[in-house]
Amino acid sequence: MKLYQKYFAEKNALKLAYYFPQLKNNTFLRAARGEQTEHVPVWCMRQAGRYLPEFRASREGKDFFETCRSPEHCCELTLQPLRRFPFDAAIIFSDILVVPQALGMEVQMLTGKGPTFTDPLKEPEDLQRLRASVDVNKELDYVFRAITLTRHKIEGKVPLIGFSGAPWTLMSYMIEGGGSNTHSKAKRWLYRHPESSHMLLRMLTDVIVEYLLGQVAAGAQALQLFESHAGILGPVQFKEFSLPYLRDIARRVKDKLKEMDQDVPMIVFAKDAHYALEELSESHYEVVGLDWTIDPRSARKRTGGKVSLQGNMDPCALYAPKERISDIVKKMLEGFGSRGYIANLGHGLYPDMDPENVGAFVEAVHLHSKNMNKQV
Ligand SMILES: Cc1c2[nH]c(c1CCC(=O)O)Cc1[nH]c(c(CCC(=O)O)c1C)Cc1[nH]c(c(CCC(=O)O)c1C)Cc1[nH]c(c(C)c1CCC(=O)O)C2
Repeated sequence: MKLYQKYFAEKNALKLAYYFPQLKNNTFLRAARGEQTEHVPVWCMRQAGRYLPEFRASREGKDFFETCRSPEHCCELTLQPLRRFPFDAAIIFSDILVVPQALGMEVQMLTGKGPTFTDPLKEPEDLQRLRASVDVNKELDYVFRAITLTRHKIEGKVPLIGFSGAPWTLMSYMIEGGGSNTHSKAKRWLYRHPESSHMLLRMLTDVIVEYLLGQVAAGAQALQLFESHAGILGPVQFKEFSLPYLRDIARRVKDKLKEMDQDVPMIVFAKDAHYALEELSESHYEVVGLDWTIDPRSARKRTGGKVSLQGNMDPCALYAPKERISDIVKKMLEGFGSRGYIANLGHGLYPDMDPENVGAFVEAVHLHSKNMNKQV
């Protein structure tokens, strides 16, 4: 057991605080808790990614999941965007599909095709192929080591976010075997095999809870759940197959962290689940992440101050000239207000985006939010 994990297990909050370098910029954590900050904190989904030439150079010729298994590489890729831009948070370089791998499935990242499962789940009997009990500390130890290393190397500059895919999104990958427009194979399970679907979602939930707690024990200072395939579900199926598991994860992680005297904000990002905004704001998450299809003012109204909000500029707005990006950011900030708000994109950065425009986005968030704060 590593020193930090020992202190964590002993619930020794005082020693825990001294183990890692002291945090210098806590605007992201304060905004997550709904506090007023001097500027609105900002980070980008997929900020460690192919739009950066140094990322492409580091990844060149290396297998994607091999890279995920190397703590040194993950640490380097996580830190790269921070060397260029004054982001207020870092997200650990990894992938949501490490969880299906921990359950015993084989996944490869194929160039031009994306994630590809060798042998996807086809029928409920295939659930027997999955590990009935997963030793998360063994199977996902490489992620924990990457987090601990990065938390040291980041030198307290900004907080480090850990993450997991949410159960439905992982289930859909495990059945589709890769990307899909219709998700019809996975949705077929929901209509045809609801009990087996719930069984799989419960298995995933149990592993995700352990995985997130392990990430905090390794040094993660916030956690984000990615329900990237929420939009393919309608409100009825979301309520049955996604929301209860999202709630269960937050409640179980929080109960455990409370025992440890740990306060780690949790973010839920359910892409295209505009129909469930009210429910998501009552799901035990401090922050609800939004895609760009939701109007900031209406999101504030519908969540009624119960949560902080994160998002939601259309990533494609980064193709606009810099002055236009600045105007778009200003309007977005006016819509959300500067309190209890974390600026981000409504989804991840694309590989062909210009790093300079990412820099313009970050700068505009800081500049306009500081000006807004001066006026009140
Ligand atoms: C659905 C999903 C995946 N992975 C993830 C999601 C949820 C977020 C979302 O909705 O996009 C989450 C993820 N994937 C990655 C991160 C790292 C942190 C960060 O955001 O910077 C995070 C948080 C790295 C990655 N994960 C991946 C890349 C690009 C491939 C590479 O680096 O070689 C990165 C930087 C690969 C990946 N991994 C996945 C896909 C669909 C792809 C794209 C495949 C392609 O475009 O070729 C599965």
